[in-house]
Amino acid sequence: MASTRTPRPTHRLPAHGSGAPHHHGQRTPADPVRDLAFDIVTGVVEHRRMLETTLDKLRQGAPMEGRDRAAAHRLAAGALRHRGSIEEILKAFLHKEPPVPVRCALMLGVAQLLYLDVPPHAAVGTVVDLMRRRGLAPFAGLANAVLRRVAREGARVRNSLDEARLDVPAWLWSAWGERARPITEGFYKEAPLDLTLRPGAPVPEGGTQLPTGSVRMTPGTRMTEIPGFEGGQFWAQDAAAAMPVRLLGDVKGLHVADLCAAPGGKTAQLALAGATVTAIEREEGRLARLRENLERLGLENVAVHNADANAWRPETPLDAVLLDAPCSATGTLRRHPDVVWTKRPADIATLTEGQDNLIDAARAMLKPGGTLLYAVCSLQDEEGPERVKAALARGGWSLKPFTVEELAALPEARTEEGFYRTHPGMWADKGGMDGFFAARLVREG
Ligand SMILES: C[S@@+](CC[C@H](N)C(=O)[O-])C[C@H]1O[C@@H](n2cnc3c(N)ncnc32)[C@H](O)[C@@H]1O
Repeated sequence: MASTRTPRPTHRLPAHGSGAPHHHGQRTPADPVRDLAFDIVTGVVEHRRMLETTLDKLRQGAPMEGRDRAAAHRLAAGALRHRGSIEEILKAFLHKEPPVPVRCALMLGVAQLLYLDVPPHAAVGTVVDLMRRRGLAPFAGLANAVLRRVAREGARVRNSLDEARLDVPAWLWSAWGERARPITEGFYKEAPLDLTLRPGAPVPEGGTQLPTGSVRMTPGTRMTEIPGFEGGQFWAQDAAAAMPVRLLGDVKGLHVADLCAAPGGKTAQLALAGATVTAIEREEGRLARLRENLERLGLENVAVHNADANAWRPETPLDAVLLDAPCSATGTLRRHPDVVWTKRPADIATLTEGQDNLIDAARAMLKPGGTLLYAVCSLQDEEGPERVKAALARGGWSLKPFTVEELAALPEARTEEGFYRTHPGMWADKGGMDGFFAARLVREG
């Protein structure tokens, strides 16, 4: 089965460790990039710990150069995107299953050899050194032998695999149905940086305007380095994520609550479209980011509340509510390749219960005839269409389908029912997009 190769790296991995002098008692050169990549991968594989959690921990500890962090992220992401195939390739060269940390180190080796263009001597040597540093010295000889064989024969094994089928867990593959293969092809690609510009702001140099209005920068672009960042000319928001607020239509002068607001991309869109916005966010840490973003964008007129949206109620009933509900986030798998391995089917059941509760809370905030825009960055039907159908079945809502005209810039995202549904396989020729779902409900009675 033909597969999409990982594109050429944007941040090249150093071929060796940092070259720092050997400290007393330290037998191998320091290599913070591989150490961090190893922590990320073992976190995901051994503990189902999210990639961001490992990075957050690091932020609290020793500072690390941005470039090293980006390289570590790229290496770990390469291993996680191709995890199923890499494990299958390793099976061909291992007689018995090694301990999990050894398997993780070997995964980094195979990722470098077969997916990230690292020269064989560096790929093998850096992993052997890593193992010595990380208490896995007894397995260093095995790693050396296995990875040398992978360097010689791994491509042949790789070519015999249906990689897409292996690189997402079976429960997700079957849940995605006929979209599974295109989604996985999208998963292999590094996501670009998409910007939403404030009205009238110029398109930054190097940016491409997309049919929906978002501006796309090449993968690896750092937003903070683009001129205009400090002046609040734009913010990061995937093209697919920028659509739901636009699908609320003209919100000028309307009272709108954004119930799950941080980091604030959608709050900013609402405020700049002229709505009177109340932003609700439960997590204090995330609230701080929301405030920071609103300040950078000069949107001081947004009312921000640290509250649980299940309990918060407006003083007077609202014209519209935006509910960008907490979800499995499987639609963001290009940016968060750990998500397919850290989520389990049982998580979906817990999340859908929360989504139903928030939809009911939103109804209590709206005036009769008021609009709920429900959105999730999930690819799972249970969190999207099924939540909307369940709300309609509970009563008190009618569906207001998105029209062909409203989705003229992205017609492929309109479903038969008038829902908005994107996935990472869409716009393959333009660099893909996140998976998103949105629907519009109107409060009856
Ligand atoms: C999907 S993110 C929202 C992204 C945001 N709308 C944007 O476009 O930038 C969900 C947010 O909802 C917050 N959240 C989750 N449950 C909540 C609740 N019951 N009340 C308020 N905020 C909640 C989470 O802390 C998280 O920041």
